[in-house]
Amino acid sequence: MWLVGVWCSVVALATILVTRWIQKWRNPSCSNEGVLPPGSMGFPLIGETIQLLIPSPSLDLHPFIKNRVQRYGPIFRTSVVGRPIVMSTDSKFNHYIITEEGKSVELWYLDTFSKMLPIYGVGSIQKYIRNIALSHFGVESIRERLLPQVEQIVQKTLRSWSTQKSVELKHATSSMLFDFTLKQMFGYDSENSPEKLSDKFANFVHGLMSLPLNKPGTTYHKCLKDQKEVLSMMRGIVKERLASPDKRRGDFLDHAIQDMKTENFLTEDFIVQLMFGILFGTFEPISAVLVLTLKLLSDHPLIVEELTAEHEAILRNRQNPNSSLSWDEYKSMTFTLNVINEVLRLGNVAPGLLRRVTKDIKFNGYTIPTGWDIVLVTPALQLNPETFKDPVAFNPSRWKCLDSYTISKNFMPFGGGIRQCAGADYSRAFVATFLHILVSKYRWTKIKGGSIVRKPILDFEGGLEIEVSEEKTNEDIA
Ligand code: HEM
Repeated sequence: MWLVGVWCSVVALATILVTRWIQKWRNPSCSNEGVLPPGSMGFPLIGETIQLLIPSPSLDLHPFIKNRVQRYGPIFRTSVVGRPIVMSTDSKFNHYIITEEGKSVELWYLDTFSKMLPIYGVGSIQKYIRNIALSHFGVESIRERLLPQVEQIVQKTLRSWSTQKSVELKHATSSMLFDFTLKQMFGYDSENSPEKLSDKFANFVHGLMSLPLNKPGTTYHKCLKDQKEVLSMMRGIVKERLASPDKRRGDFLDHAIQDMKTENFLTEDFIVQLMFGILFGTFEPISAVLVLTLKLLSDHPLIVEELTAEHEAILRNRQNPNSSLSWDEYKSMTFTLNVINEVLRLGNVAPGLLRRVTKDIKFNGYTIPTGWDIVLVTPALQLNPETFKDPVAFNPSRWKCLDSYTISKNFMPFGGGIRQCAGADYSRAFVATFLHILVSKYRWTKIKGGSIVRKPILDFEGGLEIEVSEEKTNEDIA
């Protein structure tokens, strides 16, 4: 009998503890008697992760954010993957947080990302990463070196696509970007490589958003395995270079090896991770932008006409019809750059900027405690109907009327402040060059796919297949 009594007491105690724990979870306390932004913490441990991951078939703001902004206002609290988070769609707050980098906030990435891309979390080394990325992919390099090389790879890629019955764009553009980026970094020669490493890298990227369950047969397990193989190939190249200091090519890898003499943190392993991280930054977002561009263009033939006219005029105005794309020609692509801005605005390839609070933040009567995370929901500003009329419509011409102040306050596809993307100019130049060759030399039609899905990262259900047909000649254009 006494055993039943003890058992009942244990159950009662456990119930009280669990109830208290759930209550504490749902109503987290705030230091210094501050008030947390309104919101809901969802279920213990998983929080509201499942609601955030529910796919939405639209370019519009994900319903998770929309519903909460309606219920709680522009700054609200939630919990995702076990972390207490404040999400903000408030322009003033977002700009304030961007300027607080290194003071009351620091960069934060989801645990899966930080584990797999360790260089992205290291604050003090940020300056170095930024500088080396800018010196190889910044404006000077684009103007002096990269533009004709991008033109060449795009020409080669499109020629090859035109010999195929159909091309799955996400896969094909990712593969082009992988090969090109690694060629820039250390002279990677995809044609003579025994394996199609870009496929392994694509599996790795796909696995990043899967459940982090490292068991044979899971997507995550495959993701880790593929990452290992790509890293191992890169490690082999770094070792080879280190072993032959007399052979120098002046590329990204040589630059990093040279810097090992002055920067203590630059180890062999760090260089491998650095190249891997930059490859990731290039591969995924630019290919997503390219796919979305072609999807939107194939739905808007009049915009293709205007785009084609701009590029054919560039070719007609050329003194030597066979010369390659020049910097001035690139800079003259006003409409193309508006198309790219519009795709970046709608695509929201980076669904938010993530920061961790290192010192309590007070804003509009709310306190965000140390240790909490903040997501600056930049897509909310880019899809705000007060700034961008009919915000989900694809309308590149709207950029003709937007002033630079409105743009700087509401359009942040590449982030802002000291962490602004080091590859922004390169990404724009790559997409513009791709469009230049595509519309002036080829015809293409969508075969199938292209259904948009936000999870909340942009994806295309079933991919997007196109058919690319034969090159237009200079006579066709004249
Ligand atoms: C469409 C293409 C791209 C998009 C939308 C994009 C977006 C972003 C965003 C939003 C950030 C800021 C992250 C934050 O503040 O938390 C960022 C940072 C960064 N991006 Fe990109 N990116 C793109 C392409 C690239 C490319 C091609 C490169 C390399 C060549 C690159 C290299 C970097 C680096 C190094 C940083 C970190 C900068 C720092 O912390 O100082 N990105 N990117």
